[in-house]
Amino acid sequence: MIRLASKSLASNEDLSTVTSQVVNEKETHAVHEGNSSIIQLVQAKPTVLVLVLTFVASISGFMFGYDTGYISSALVVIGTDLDNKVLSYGEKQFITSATSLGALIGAIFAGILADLYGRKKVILGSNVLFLWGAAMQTGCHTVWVMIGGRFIMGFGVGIGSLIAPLYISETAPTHFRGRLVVINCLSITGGQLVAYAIGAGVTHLHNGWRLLVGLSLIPPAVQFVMFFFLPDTPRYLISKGKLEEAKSVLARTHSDASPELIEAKVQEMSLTVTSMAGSNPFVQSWNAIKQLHTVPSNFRALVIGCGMQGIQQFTGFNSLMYFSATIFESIGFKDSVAVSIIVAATNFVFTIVAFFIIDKVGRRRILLVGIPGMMISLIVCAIAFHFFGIKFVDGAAVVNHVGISGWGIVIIVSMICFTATYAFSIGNVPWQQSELFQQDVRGVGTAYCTATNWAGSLVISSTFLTMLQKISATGTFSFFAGLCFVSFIFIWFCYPELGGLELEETQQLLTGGFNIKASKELARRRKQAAKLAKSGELA
Ligand SMILES: O[C@H]1[C@H](O)[C@@H](O)[C@H](O)[C@@H](O)[C@H]1O
Repeated sequence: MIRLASKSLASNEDLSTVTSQVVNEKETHAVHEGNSSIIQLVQAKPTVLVLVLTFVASISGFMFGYDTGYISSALVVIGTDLDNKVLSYGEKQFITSATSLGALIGAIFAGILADLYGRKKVILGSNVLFLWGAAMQTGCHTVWVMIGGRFIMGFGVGIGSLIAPLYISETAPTHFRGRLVVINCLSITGGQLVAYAIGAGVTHLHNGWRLLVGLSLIPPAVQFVMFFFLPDTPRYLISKGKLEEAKSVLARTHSDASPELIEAKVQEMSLTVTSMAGSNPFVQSWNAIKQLHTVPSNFRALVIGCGMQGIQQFTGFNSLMYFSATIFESIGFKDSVAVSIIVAATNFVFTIVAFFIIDKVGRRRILLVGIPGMMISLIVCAIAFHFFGIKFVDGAAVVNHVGISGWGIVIIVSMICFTATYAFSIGNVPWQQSELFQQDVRGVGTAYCTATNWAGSLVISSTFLTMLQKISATGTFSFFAGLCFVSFIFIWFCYPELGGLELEETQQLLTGGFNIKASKELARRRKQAAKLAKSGELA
């Protein structure tokens, strides 16, 4: 029978020995005995149900992308439709950031609610908020109703941004977890691309912005209806003692898994998957928060998770997402909205690249290649801005020549390279955050990380234009390049390779240190075992 990893960690053995031992035992069993073992579950192919669950959950990602993406064009098209006057700069900023603020608050509560009431119910609740917020905006005639609608929609965005990757990673077979979570990221970047494209299309339509916003009613309605018929995750069900339901979901999400194997898996999960102790939801949440800060492995997970989300936002990508049209306009492009679609398209295409490499190459390696790529692109961009000769004054750009110069082209190319290297690395790895936390603190832990993401997004979107004015474009992009350098150091020392590990194993890895070396060794052995198992299957 399977020897459980958690048992082998009862003593204070050196982690690298332990992890190797766990791998050896499981793999030896799997490869040489060739019958039911955990490695079979690790490598199980996604069933049709897993794919359906992933795609339906990823609708949350699409809404995240669409709702953050449509606002830049909507603001241009709104004209005097609200309060019969042109929107002031402050009002525009307020309308834009209301969603980020709502998302920040929504993310904080989503984690706690997900642990208490289940992932499925919280997703259904987020749909109601999406519909409510979108309906308010579509029919509104005043600035304040628009802001209110964006704020309510923001709650839905924040909740969805946390629950979708959590739900996917808890239902996915281990070997495919990374890729399946990237499908949610693809939906985010795809949603942004679609919003940019439709936005460009409705620019000249009367009330076109209402159509743009109104379309966002469709995805949450579809997700609500479909989720009604889908199950909650096995890990959540086990934490609530619903073992039979959990077995049924596991059997339907892992191809060719025998009843004995499912039984063993449920037993293994039951050891680590527990609900937080406490007599009521508030005490339970408080206990989870305490555990997160006082148990060293949980705290390490928190440092990594929040660190990753912070790096994703503070290295400045969203400044391009929100303001690329403004930048391209200032360097001389006439159809700047169309040109900025290139940024959204690059982001989408390189997220597809991530989909293919994340489980094969590993999260750590793609970060260690992607971040230096971003840094070099930003340095080139900063140099190009210096020679281009541009000054941002009071939100407008003063250029000392007419038209696009060679340096203008260098700026665009470097921005595209920055986007590409961002998109296949830090653009999506932080969303693998659920794999860092053990079940009883997963909801609260991922809430911290997601809130860090939205806080970063809020800071960048509300300070970028001011930075251009105060410290120049060269200064701004050099600052982001400097942050890339610091991020590289952080990842080098603190981010272990988590690809191929069972969710329950990550905790053991983070016991006693960040264990970078052990994690790399474990990942290597896992790959080797997978190859062996495959060749055994073929023979
Ligand atoms: O992973 C996503 C993606 O990279 C989006 O393009 C970006 O706008 C979000 O802020 C980020 O969380």
